[in-house]
Amino acid sequence: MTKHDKKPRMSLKPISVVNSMSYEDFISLFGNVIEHCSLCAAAVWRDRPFSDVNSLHKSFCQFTDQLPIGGKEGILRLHPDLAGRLAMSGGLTNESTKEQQSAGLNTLTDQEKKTMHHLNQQYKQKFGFPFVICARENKKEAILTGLERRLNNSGETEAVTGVEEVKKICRLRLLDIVDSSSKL
Ligand SMILES: NC(=O)N[C@H]1NC(=O)NC1=O
Repeated sequence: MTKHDKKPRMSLKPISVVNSMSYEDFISLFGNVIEHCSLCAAAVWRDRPFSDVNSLHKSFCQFTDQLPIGGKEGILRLHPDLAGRLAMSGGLTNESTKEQQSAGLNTLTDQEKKTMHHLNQQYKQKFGFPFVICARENKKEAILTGLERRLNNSGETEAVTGVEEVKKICRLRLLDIVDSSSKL
């Protein structure tokens, strides 16, 4: 392996730099902190200046929380299945790839793959959106039991629960971009 094979880690941005960004740059940097939903970053830009990464995260949360139930479901529909077809074919975003690997979803046994696929299908059939959970905060066993348990909930509970997980994913993605020690 040459030194060029390793992607250099992006340096963490101080909040002052984030606050001075044009909306184009802001969207390009934060456009995927909520998976495939650059609209969220485009909306949150108007809340500048942010006092720190927590206040930036709060703006993303406020945006998602005020969405009607159909909007919340829409956000969930932008998420890939866990250990689904996209993961198998290498078609996930870089962020999702890392997250799914951290939960051990790339090392499922054949039986676990079958169970995951079956439960994901049942979940989507019942609710009309995919099961979403913050993979970096869970291991594969907890994900499988969570999926089975959450299948018993109502659609409205799941839309809200799913968005709470999206907010956790968003926080960890923001912490990969913004220096959490920097304050305004
Ligand atoms: N379906 C689902 O939960 N997907 C996600 N979870 C996560 O942590 N990253 C994802 O892409």
